This record gives sequence, C-alpha cells and structure tokens, in this order.
Amino acid sequence: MTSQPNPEPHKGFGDLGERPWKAAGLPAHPGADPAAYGRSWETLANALSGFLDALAESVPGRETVEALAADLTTWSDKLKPLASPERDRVFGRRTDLHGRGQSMSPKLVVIRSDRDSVEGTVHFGSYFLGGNGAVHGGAIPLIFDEILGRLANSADRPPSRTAYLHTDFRSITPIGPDLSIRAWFVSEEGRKRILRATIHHGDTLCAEAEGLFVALRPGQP
Ligand SMILES: CCCCC/C=C\C/C=C\C/C=C\C/C=C\CCCC(=O)SCCNC(=O)CCNC(=O)[C@H](O)C(C)(C)COP(=O)(O)OP(=O)(O)OC[C@H]1O[C@@H](n2cnc3c(N)ncnc32)[C@H](O)[C@@H]1OP(=O)(O)O
Repeated sequence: MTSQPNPEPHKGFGDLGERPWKAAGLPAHPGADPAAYGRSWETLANALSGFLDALAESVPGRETVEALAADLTTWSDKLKPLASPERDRVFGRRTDLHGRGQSMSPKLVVIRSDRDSVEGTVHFGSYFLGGNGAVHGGAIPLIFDEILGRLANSADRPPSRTAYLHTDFRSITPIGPDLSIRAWFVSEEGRKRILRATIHHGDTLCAEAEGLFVALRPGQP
C-alpha cells in the first residue's frame, strides 16, 4: 500500500499560506519541473516508508544487517554534500502530495476537504508498532498534529503553531488496515484556533484529539 502512487493531487488543503518558498513555487531541484519532481519525490517517500516497514518486520541474518548498514552509510555520504537550507528543502514541504514527501508520520490520503474540515485515510505500517498489533501511543498524536496543523494553516489563514494537543486513546489503533481520519474547526477567535479530530477503524473510535493553534505574530519563529 505504501508504494502506491498518489491517485490524484489534492487541492485546497495543507497550503500553509504565503511563505517565501510558496511564493516562489513548490520546492524542487533548481531547473526541475516541480510537478514531475514531486511525483519522483513521492515515489521516494513511499519507498522509504516501505523500507522502514520491511525493516521493522524482518529478522535478517548478520551479513545482511552489516550490508544494509554499509549501503545506508553510502547513501548518507552521497546526500550530505547536497544539504540545503531549510527554506529550500523538499522533504515534508510538498503540501501538494498526500504525504508531503516525508516519512516521519504516516501518509495522510485526503479524500475530501474544504475550508473548515478534512477527511481521509491513514494506514500505520509496522514501523509505527507499539506492541501487540497496536500503534505506538506517540505516533497517534503525530498524525493528529499533522492533520490538525495542516487544516489550521490552510486556505488564507496566517501560520499558526500547536499550543496544546490533547489526545484520548479510546481503543487500540491497529497496525495495517486503512483507518478513517477526520478533522474540523471548532472555533476561530482572534489568534486562537481550536480544532478536533478522530480516527476510526470501521465503526470503532480508536482515538480523538483537540488542538489549540495560535497564529504567530510577525517575526515569531
Ligand atoms: C507552523 C509554521 C511553520 C512554518 C513551516 C513552513 C513550511 C513547512 C511546510 C509544510 C509543513 C506542513 C504541515 C505541518 C504539519 C503540522 C504543523 C504542526 C505545527 C506544529 O506542530 S508547531 C510545533 C509545536 N509547537 C510549538 O513549538 C509551539 C511553542 N509555543 C509557542 O511558540 C508559543 O507558546 C505560542 C506561539 C503557541 C503562543 O505564544 P504567544 O506568546 O504568541 O501567545 P500567548 O502565550 O499570549 O497565547 C495566545 C493565547 O493563546 C492561549 N494559549 C497559549 N498557549 C496555550 C495553552 N497551551 N493552553 C491554553 N491556552 C493557551 C493564551 O492564554 C492566549 O489566550 P488569550 O489571548 O485568550 O489570553
């Protein structure tokens, strides 16, 4: 599942508003076509997530462990000279892709969105295992911060940061199946935006969250 390409780019969600990088277009290698580069980057992010799941599930022999460590070090050494300032980076900054081109949190596949709400699916691979088939209790707030943060900063809203994120774990969140995820605005007053979100497995409520997002003042990091 994690290796499937993005079925269609989504619109109107996760746009963090005017940013220096946004004004200049979506981040891409200089000279590259941003759309084609985004597709390639998504393939890479899916491959990386698939690798982490496969690694988490497998028990390779010692030789394989050592060969893998050597291969990964070779790639790190190739990438290090290409390090770029945060504003130019691609990882996590392609809000036109469902997973933002990152592997830190599971990919959020957006099915429907408007100015005040968003619905989609999320699937936690084995990389996010806590124990006994249940997702790690830290990975659940991670996806809540992802969906709430992107919605809180969507449309024409100025950027905000999470001030609190309260999560209730109502039943185990299973590793493997597609889960439904939903987020919506509760209120928006001055700089304060309160949003809620839920994760369901079928009809079962797995977890729910409330977040306060506070709009940043000019110059606030
Ligand atoms: C997000 C911008 C970053 C830009 C990134 C650019 C590109 C990236 C591209 C793509 C990324 C795509 C998606 C990202 C996905 C998710 C994003 C998630 C966002 C985060 O994950 S971000 C990290 C975690 N986050 C922090 O690192 C915040 C640390 N913190 C602070 O930076 C300050 O703390 C701040 C700014 C929050 C407030 O500080 P402040 O000084 O500006 O304002 P102040 O304290 O006066 O609060 C104003 C009113 O909020 C009330 N209030 C405040 N805190 C409260 C609390 N905890 N409980 C109850 N009420 C609270 C006060 O009581 C007052 O209320 P009232 O006005 O009624 O009195």
